[in-house]
Amino acid sequence: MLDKIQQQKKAAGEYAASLVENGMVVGLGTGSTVRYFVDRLGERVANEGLDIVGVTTSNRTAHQARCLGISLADVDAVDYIDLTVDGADAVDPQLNGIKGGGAALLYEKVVAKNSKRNIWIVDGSKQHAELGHFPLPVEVVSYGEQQLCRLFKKHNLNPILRLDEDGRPLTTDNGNNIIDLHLETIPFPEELATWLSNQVGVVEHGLFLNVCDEVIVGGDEIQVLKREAAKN
Ligand SMILES: O=C[C@H](O)[C@H](O)[C@H](O)COP(=O)(O)O
Repeated sequence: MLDKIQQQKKAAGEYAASLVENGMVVGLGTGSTVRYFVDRLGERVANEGLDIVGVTTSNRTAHQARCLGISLADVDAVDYIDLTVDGADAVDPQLNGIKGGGAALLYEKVVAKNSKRNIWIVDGSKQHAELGHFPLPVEVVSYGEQQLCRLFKKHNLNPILRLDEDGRPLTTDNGNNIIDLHLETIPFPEELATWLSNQVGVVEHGLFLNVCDEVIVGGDEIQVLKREAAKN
């Protein structure tokens, strides 16, 4: 029996899977919500002969998709991605968000930037009036990461190097590490994003601004929030 949050994740994932059409190149995000989406896509491939090519954002998702018989292509082997479905850790009313709770932010951003349409699937707990509530992941090269931590501390960004279950610095699929910034709020996300991108040793950050076109919030009734509507 799934708890309420899992039910919402499943509902959002399955709804998003119903939007995928024959012939599409589909970006497959990462995380516990996307897992439901990919499961349902796998069912559609097996039962309906849905003909799609997936572009994955992590080794975990690639493994799941392969096990389900979903054909995959490298991001560089396709002209573009028709639709990417991904999760999010926090979403604000303008459909900006924080991603990378599962350490997949770099490949997720590459796939999102090469997608015609980006949909995020979330449970209700991910919606916030402002970003910052969820720690902001920053992917960094390991060489000099303590120097970056000191710099972030100096700027009151409350950095904590993310550790794996063995207490060692967590390594991303790309061989980097993650520093989480524990911020109460992010009043100026654009400025923070630009500042972070300008720091030597930062590979990517988890602020996804003006990326998402639609958010699907799972629940007894599915809510679909669209960027155009959010702008007005
Ligand atoms: O790095 C991980 C991704 O950004 C996930 O999409 C995000 O953390 C949401 O994951 P979940 O659906 O498990 O809450």
